[in-house]
Amino acid sequence: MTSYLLRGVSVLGAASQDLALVDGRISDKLPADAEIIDAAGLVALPGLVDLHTHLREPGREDAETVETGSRSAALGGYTAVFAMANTSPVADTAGVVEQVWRLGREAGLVDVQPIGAVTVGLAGKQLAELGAMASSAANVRIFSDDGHCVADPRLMRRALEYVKAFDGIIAQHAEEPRLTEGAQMHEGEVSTRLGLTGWPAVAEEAIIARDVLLAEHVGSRLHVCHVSTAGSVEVLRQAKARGVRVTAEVTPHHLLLTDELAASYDPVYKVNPPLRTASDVEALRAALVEGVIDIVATDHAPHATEDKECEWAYARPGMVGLETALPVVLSVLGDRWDLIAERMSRTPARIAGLTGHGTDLNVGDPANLTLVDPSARRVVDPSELASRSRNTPYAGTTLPGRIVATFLRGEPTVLDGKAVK
Ligand SMILES: NC(=O)N[C@@H](CC(=O)O)C(=O)O
Ligand SMILES: [Zn+2]
Repeated sequence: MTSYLLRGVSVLGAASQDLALVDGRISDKLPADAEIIDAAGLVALPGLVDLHTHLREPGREDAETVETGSRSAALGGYTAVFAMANTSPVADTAGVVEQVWRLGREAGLVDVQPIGAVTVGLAGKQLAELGAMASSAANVRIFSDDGHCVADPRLMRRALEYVKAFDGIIAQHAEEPRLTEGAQMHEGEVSTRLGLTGWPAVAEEAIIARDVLLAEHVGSRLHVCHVSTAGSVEVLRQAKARGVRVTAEVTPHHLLLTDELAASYDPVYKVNPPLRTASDVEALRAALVEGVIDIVATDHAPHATEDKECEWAYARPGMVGLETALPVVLSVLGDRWDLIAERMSRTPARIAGLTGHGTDLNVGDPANLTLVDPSARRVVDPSELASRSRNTPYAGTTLPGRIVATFLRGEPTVLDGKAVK
């Protein structure tokens, strides 16, 4: 196994140093035959960890596969991603989660950890085989019907109770379906002006409020997917103050984009939950800095061209995000490297119980890390994405930061900004 010497690298923004990667770990020995990488001006971060990725395999390999999604993740600086269960067939059995896990190992670009469905077929009627998925080779600890809300409170309670036995987590896509029927975008001034049916903020906030009470009652762990409104932040703030075991994520796009973009009727801006108002964006940013929102998760949602390049009403919701997440977060938080490492690597790894990722990059830690050039700027070109899908809302946008290299257990998955395999 090749050893690497990262010469002159800045670990999390600290003064430059040499960092040796030997036998898959960070080492204080400098082997004579190490391959030297000039890392002057580059910042090393622990490899990013994404708790919300849609890889589309099995079922929609035309939009993404475990391999193409893994490559997209590595190019974005990720070393671990959690694959959502809304595949076809749904990842609601040990068989399917093991298949996804095995495909991830075969691709070997990031650690792919399957998320299991909460209910059979995501139908919200009957609990899936949570225990079988937990005790499978995929070792599932996070369960989600993402794309759908577990709307039935009794079922949500049972799911929280069930996973408590093995300290599992229910990750909720918080959307009261009766309040979002026919919804096309955020409900507010812009939707009124455009004449599109609105998705009101309260549809998210009501479910989060209910679920934190259920999680508190059961004493179990709740994770809230893609928080998008200022009101949700307040519900989470109160729950956390009471000691409820709840964590929450925000996507890069909800930290940057607003519902005004829907005025273009370009379906690339259609996403669930929808882009909200500027004051929501402001509240989400503040909550992320403060820690009321624990992490950034991409909600990377690749879609085939025919599902996106059509009329707004017929387009599928979702945006690709793995390759632009860190640049977007850099544009929002600036070079607060420790905060970025906390929100995009350490805390997601801690929430998921994922060892070896999200470390402080100390001697002896597994060499899961990414090198970023903070001074570079890049114009996003959809045709250059490694994802099999092109639905990025940042086409033509200049974003700061370039991911130069990513290492998974000491092996490069990305070098010179290019995927190694
Ligand atoms: N976010 C989206 O707009 N779409 C996701 C589902 C989801 O995360 O809700 C998808 O699977 O396409
Ligand atoms: Zn969702």
